[in-house]
Amino acid sequence: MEDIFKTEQSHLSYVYKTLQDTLQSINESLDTNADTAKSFKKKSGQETALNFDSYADNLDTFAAIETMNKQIDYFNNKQTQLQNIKSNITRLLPAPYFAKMDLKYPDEEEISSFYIGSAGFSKTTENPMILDWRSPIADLYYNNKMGSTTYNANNRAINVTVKTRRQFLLHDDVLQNIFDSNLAIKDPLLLETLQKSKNNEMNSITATIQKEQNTIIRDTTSQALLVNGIAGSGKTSVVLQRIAYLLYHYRNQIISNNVLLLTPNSLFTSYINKVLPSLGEEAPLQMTFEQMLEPYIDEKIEFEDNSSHLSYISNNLSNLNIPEKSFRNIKLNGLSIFNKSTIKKIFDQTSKSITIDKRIDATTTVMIGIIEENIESNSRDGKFQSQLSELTDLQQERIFGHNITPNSDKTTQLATKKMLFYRNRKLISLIKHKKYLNIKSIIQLILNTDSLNHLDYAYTKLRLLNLTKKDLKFVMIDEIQDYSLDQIIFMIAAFPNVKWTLVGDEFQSIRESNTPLKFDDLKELFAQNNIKTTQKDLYTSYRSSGEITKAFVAHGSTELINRIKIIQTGGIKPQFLVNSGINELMEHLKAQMTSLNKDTLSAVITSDSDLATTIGQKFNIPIISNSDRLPQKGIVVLPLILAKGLEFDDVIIADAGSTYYLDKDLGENRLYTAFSRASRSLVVNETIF
Ligand SMILES: Nc1ncnc2c1ncn2[C@@H]1O[C@H](COP(=O)(O)OP(=O)(O)OP(=O)(O)O)[C@@H](O)[C@H]1O
Repeated sequence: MEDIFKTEQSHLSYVYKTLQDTLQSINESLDTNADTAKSFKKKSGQETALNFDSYADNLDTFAAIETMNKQIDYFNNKQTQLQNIKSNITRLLPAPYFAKMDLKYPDEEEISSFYIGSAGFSKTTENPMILDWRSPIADLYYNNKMGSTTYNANNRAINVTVKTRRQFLLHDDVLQNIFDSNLAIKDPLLLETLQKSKNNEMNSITATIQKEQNTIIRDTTSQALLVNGIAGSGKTSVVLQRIAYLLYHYRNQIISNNVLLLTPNSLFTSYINKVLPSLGEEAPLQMTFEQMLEPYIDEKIEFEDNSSHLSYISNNLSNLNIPEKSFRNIKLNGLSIFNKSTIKKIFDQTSKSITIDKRIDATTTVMIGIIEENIESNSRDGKFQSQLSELTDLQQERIFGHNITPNSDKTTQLATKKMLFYRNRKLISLIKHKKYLNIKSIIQLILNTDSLNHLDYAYTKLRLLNLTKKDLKFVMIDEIQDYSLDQIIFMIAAFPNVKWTLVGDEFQSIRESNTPLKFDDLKELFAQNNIKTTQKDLYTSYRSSGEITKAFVAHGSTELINRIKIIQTGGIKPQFLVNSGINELMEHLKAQMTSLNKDTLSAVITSDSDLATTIGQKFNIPIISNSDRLPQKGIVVLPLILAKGLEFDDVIIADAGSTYYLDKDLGENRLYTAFSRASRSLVVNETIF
């Protein structure tokens, strides 16, 4: 083993030195390339005199500009490539790799060794020095297999024998420890990682992804992947690693903007914000469901907080006969251009055999056609042509971008047409945006009620105006249990081309809702929409110590107790205290907080924000709200609804005896969720108010 350590240390020193040297030469190349590009631009700017005197001069000038642009593109591309390598090396230097696989291929005599890191690095193309964790070979490492096995590369199964699976604990160029899988039963690297203090931002789990998590991360076949995992089983981590994996795997097909990640609130978004950049990937589109809904909502309309009826609306939309009163008059400068009855007539003439959104599209096309015909005929009319000659310089500039001098009938007519299009631009835009539809009235008609729910409105608008997001390819939803079936119906309609990753935990359903989401109903809904769901369950508790895991699982189900696997066995037993009122609670809290480690981040979790404010003000500790970021260390106080999804070494539950936690339907879920925020220590105050 000593020899192995020495050999590995010298390999690490060599790799580290190579990374450092390459970084230095890349920095030099970046400077040189930037200087060369700068002087090239200056020189060619002077040499490429713009000469448009004749047709031949035009061609010469365009050719010169083209060559110049190509050369500038070349410099830019080179700069980007160098920057990418630089950023990979910068990420690798603190820990160049975390694992090694010795593989024996059937047709090769020698054993091939591959080192796996958080990014790829090669000095030469044929011989990678470090393999990216997302590369096909790395799959073998995560699958934790020894001996004869296969991995997939370019849709081909490749046979190999895994001779060694080695993990490294290292820092910069210093090798601290080596673990060989054929020797160790547990995953020591995982234990080391989990025992580190939690902080205010989530970290990536690249080096210690577990087999069942790896399957989820690398899934490229499921249409909808539903992950049902206990608290702290790595659902959020897996989603983020999966995004990085998909961006790598489909790097020639998708970019980060083709991926949408829905998060529960802004505090949570800031908590996970560092993970993807630390994996060298741009963050995807990230927002809450309500933020996603904003473009579909009209600010001027007042909504009520009643329940939504998407299935009912959906069933009624297909053969909806829009009545005259659900159209709006279209006016320009107070003048009615299309009144409701005209629009209704146009709509009625569209084919009843096509879908409602297509009928509305057809109505729009006819209306725009009428305006265009009108403009065409007016553009030949002397009255309008003479208006053209009366345009001031400023007006001409606005309409045409420059002053005009039409010198033939044709050019006068074309310019008049352009002027008329300009004058009608608002009208055309109103029609193109289908402002002639009174969506509110349509919903009220379908539901036969005056009160309006914002999701009903957004959905009807989405369907009638066909506002789907076709460029989205992957949608990831964290905390899926907090969504209603109607919200999912909305998203299925809004994102027709996506693959879904839905992660959640039914036991963490803590919001008051008439329609709590059951995963079976969710699967059923996807099936009704011809989307096949694959379910994966995660039963391993990574975040919390054994003692804390047992405490929170007790509020889950008895079936769960038998299924879970605990990684950090043992730990400090949770403390339960009964306080006989707010004064005693405050006294106890004071003592409990004094004993907390001030160098890490700890939390006091309350049932609501009023109690959080009282505690925060009394002890002068930060009261966390939705738009805040967590501080790096110290004690914070926040309501459970915001603490959801977050984690802390030490947690104090302020009022586990309150009605919030005693709720008949949701109480147990709330205790499960609150307890599972803690990784190291948990104090539960069962205050009686
Ligand atoms: N394979 C792993 N290696 C190292 N750490 C891990 C691994 N899996 C999970 N963890 C850690 O466990 C903790 C919980 O992970 P995460 O927050 O992703 O779980 P979760 O299932 O989303 O939790 P919850 O449902 O309670 O919000 C995090 O600190 C994460 O870094």
